[in-house]
Amino acid sequence: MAMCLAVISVSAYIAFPLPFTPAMVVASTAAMCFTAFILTPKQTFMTLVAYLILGGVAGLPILPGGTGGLGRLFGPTGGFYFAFVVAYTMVSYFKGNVVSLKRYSLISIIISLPITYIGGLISMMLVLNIGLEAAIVQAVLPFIPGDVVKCILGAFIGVRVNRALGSE
Ligand SMILES: O=C(O)CCCC[C@@H]1SC[C@@H]2NC(=O)N[C@@H]21
Repeated sequence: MAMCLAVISVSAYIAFPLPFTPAMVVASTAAMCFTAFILTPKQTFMTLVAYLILGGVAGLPILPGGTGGLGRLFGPTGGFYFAFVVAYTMVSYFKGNVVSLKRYSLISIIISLPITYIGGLISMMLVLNIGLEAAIVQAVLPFIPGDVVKCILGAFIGVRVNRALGSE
């Protein structure tokens, strides 16, 4: 768990802003993805809650772009953070016992992306006071291709680690 938390925190420094949205493109979702495949659902939940407490409440600079603080959790992109906890705990729950790149990739794309986007949509609509269409443009559409790639990357690492640990 500590190792996954460390990787998620370090990967948060691989992030860059886009001019038309407050949400950054982040690498940490790939790290959360393989966390879900390596750990149990309970461990995944605890790792992500610890990440939000350390980055959001304690203000350590481990949220995307080396940021931290409650302002991130309750700002326009805050919904993404809360959604991460639900999304990746569910990915871990539904990963099953078969270690397969195809299965892991599909599970992460089908489960994590919609939940994450719903969280981001809600916070953007509430905090920025914008409509659903504008929120979709800022919270969902620009991220889909990269997020699919990150799901596959997270699945790939999850498969390799699980096979190395002999968990199949
Ligand atoms: O910028 C932030 O403070 C929030 C980080 C969350 C960014 C979301 S996660 C889903 C989508 N994919 C990305 O690469 N960025 C957004």
